[in-house]
Amino acid sequence: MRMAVVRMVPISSGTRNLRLLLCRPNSHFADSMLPHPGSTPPLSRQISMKSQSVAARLNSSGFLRTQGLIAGKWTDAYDGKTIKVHNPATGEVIANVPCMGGKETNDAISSAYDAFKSWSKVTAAERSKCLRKWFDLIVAHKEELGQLITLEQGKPLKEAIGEVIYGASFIEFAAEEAKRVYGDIIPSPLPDRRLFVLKQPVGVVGAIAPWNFPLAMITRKVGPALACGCTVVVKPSELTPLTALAAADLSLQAGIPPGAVNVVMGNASAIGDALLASPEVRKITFTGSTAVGKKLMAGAAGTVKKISLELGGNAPCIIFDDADLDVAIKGTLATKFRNSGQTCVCANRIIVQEGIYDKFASALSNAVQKMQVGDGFHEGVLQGPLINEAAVQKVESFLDDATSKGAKVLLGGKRHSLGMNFFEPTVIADVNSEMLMSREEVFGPVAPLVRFKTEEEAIRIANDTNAGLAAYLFTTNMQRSWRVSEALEYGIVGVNEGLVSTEVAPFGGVKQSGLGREGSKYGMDEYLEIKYVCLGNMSSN
Ligand SMILES: NC(=O)c1ccc[n+]([C@@H]2O[C@H](COP(=O)([O-])OP(=O)(O)OC[C@H]3O[C@@H](n4cnc5c(N)ncnc54)[C@H](O)[C@@H]3O)[C@@H](O)[C@H]2O)c1
Ligand SMILES: O=CCCC(=O)O
Repeated sequence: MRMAVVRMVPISSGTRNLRLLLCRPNSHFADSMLPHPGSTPPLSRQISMKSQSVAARLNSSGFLRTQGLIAGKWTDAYDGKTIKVHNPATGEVIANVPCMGGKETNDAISSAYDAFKSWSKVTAAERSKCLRKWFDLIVAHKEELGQLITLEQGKPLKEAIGEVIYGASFIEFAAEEAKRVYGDIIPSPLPDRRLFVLKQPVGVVGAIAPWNFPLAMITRKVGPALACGCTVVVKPSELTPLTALAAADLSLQAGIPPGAVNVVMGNASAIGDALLASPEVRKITFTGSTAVGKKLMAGAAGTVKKISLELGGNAPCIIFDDADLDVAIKGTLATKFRNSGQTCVCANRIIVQEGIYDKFASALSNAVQKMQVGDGFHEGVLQGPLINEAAVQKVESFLDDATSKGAKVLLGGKRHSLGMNFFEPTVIADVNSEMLMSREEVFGPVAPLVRFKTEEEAIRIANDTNAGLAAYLFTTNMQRSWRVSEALEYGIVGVNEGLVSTEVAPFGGVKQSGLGREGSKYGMDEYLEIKYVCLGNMSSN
């Protein structure tokens, strides 16, 4: 069985074929990525050479941007310091990007603040057109952006291009919603007054993003922020800044004015502190770990900023005895192994009813065994590397903890023979709530199976966590679908479906998985303030 490639949104039929960027080769492009002349190398070297030649092509076509963006100008760190961006599949350095801090961030904030004065006054129709152009450019360059994602994040190329389309969809949706930021007229309780509600952009937004979706987690913030009239200072993850920089370049080409989108990266806490301290930043939108989210929430209190947090999950995936086995296996594979298990909505605990447990465990192991692991540029690969050595060590330690407490590895369970950050897709049985992998996100290709007897027990196990992002259930019983969906303490529930993310639906969690929603019409509200205007001295006739 092949895992579904994540491709949530069809490519717009209106996509225009826009010219390839032809910019000067980049000075910060790492020389080690250039293909070396010589005779035919061994297979492992060929895989590496494939990445190298992709990087070289991206560099010569101007997609490998390696400077920050402040006020529309490509900028180095003021002290010249850089950090390395690695390819997680090969360990090679792809590029050196600026190691920016507080000073660069303050300049980016000032530039966003200046740009806000004009961008917030641009008509919604005009903002919509710019966003639509940005969407078109991203889709037109889905191959290059997908290649960048595979290079710096590791996911298989097809899945990476799927992320580009998914990421672009948030901009397209925001372009459409820009025209529908309606206010209200409230019937007045007094005859000489008229009451109005206006929705206005919140101001400068600090948008901090993780490495697991280098494009989509940024466009999901920047699209609606710009649509509402806000301007942004984006901080991508230092592990994956290249996709963000290329997308920001396309935003300039789309006519989004200089200063409306700024990108800084480097010293995360210095950048975060500058964003939090600035009274000009009126909103922080963050996707990442719960630990960092809590710090930002506390820091935002100093200047009472609006804040949205998309934090970690611990998704239960409940398989009832009455589930359609094929549907349950397909859905579980899709939610568990997307991005090699590195998504916040990946199933973290697969809770299986005792009547179907053995059959499910064996069918899942058979399916997982067929998934090809390797460099994301290699045809047929469905599982790329984990992001870095720390991620591999985390998965190993969770497995050690589980097996020392009685869990049994049915498949995989160790580093992959490919080395680097590759890990074998793993199925592990007899997992219980005492084990680390039940309490925290594994964030890797490990499917832990937990056994249960009754519906009440399944709900209790599923809700026994501080997280509340996504949950899944597989059943053919309609009443049970509703009953259990209502009982699950989660922001998102997939019933007989493992891939639930789309730009048209609200994405977000409850409990310690966060605050606010992204995507959909609800995601727009995060970037708007409500103003009540009371018009007095009106005629009562
Ligand atoms: N709920 C969601 O929508 C969602 C989506 C994707 C990822 N995630 C979560 O993100 C985590 C994985 O991503 P990660 O490892 O990049 O998370 P992370 O919290 O380590 O980093 C996220 C971002 O925050 C930055 N950061 C770190 N410390 C900071 C500080 N003191 N001030 C300001 N910024 C700081 C990082 O540089 C990065 O850009 C997982 O827990 C995953 O579940 C959640
Ligand atoms: O990792 C979290 C985001 C994944 C998604 O948007 O489906």
